[in-house]
Amino acid sequence: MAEALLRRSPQPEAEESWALFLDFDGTLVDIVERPEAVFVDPALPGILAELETRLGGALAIVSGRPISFLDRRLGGHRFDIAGLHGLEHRIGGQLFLCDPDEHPRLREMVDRLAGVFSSKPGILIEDKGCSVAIHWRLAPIERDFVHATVHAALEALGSDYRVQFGKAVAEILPAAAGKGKVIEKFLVQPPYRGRRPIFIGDDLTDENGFRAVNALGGYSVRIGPGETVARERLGSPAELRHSLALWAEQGSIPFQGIR
Ligand SMILES: O=P(O)(O)OC[C@H]1O[C@H](O[C@H]2O[C@H](CO)[C@@H](O)[C@H](O)[C@H]2O)[C@H](O)[C@@H](O)[C@@H]1O
Repeated sequence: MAEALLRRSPQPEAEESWALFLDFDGTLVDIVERPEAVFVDPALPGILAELETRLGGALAIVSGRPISFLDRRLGGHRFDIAGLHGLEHRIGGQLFLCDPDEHPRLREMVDRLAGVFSSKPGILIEDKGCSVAIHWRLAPIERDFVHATVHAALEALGSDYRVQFGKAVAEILPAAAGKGKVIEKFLVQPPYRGRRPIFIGDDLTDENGFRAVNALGGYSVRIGPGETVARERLGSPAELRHSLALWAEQGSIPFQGIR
């Protein structure tokens, strides 16, 4: 199917006008049971580095994960990147981090949540400093309990914080965070400035990014099933990796709707 989506001839001049933004979990890598068990195809960092060159540097990873985690998993190459749903980012080697000390109420809440969920086997708390994700993939029966607890936590925290739901996860994070906003931030800086964005993601958190790139005249691709505002869909991370490899090798942009 990926090959069927390939354009017939390479269009290097078209590549120069695009900026590519890629989500990580469920997009570049398959979803697995535990966050730390995620597997990165060893060929992936090289493919992304090749694409980055083709795109004149206009390629960035946009994820809910911390940048430090993504850097470790993506080998030695320091890609432009946004972590924690845009709360931190790195562009052209310049790093902008979120300081957990600026979120004392959230830090206190993380400790309280750890206490509440300590009696619930299978619930994983992923403390990311400026946000906290509560995973129920290993204990789906606890989904409603997690929802209720997160909503109560948000009431206590007030409007400076919000919840971001994802795949068997609820994440509490500063209200200002959002993938759409950080994509817009990249797009006013070189080498992204003046280019049309492509954003590829798989999840509820990515819908916000899809909306932003659609509004900017860009192109959005959703990986896997689910309601979406994205313009196009690919079946799986494996299919996307294959398409990206062909793009890197042959210079053919692998999306039907791109003109
Ligand atoms: O923005 P993303 O790069 O898609 O990150 C979103 C969240 O992904 C991770 O959780 C998800 O993937 C896990 C590993 O496959 C899976 O076990 C979990 O159920 C999924 O929700 C990550 O752990 C979160 O921090 C990210 O926010």
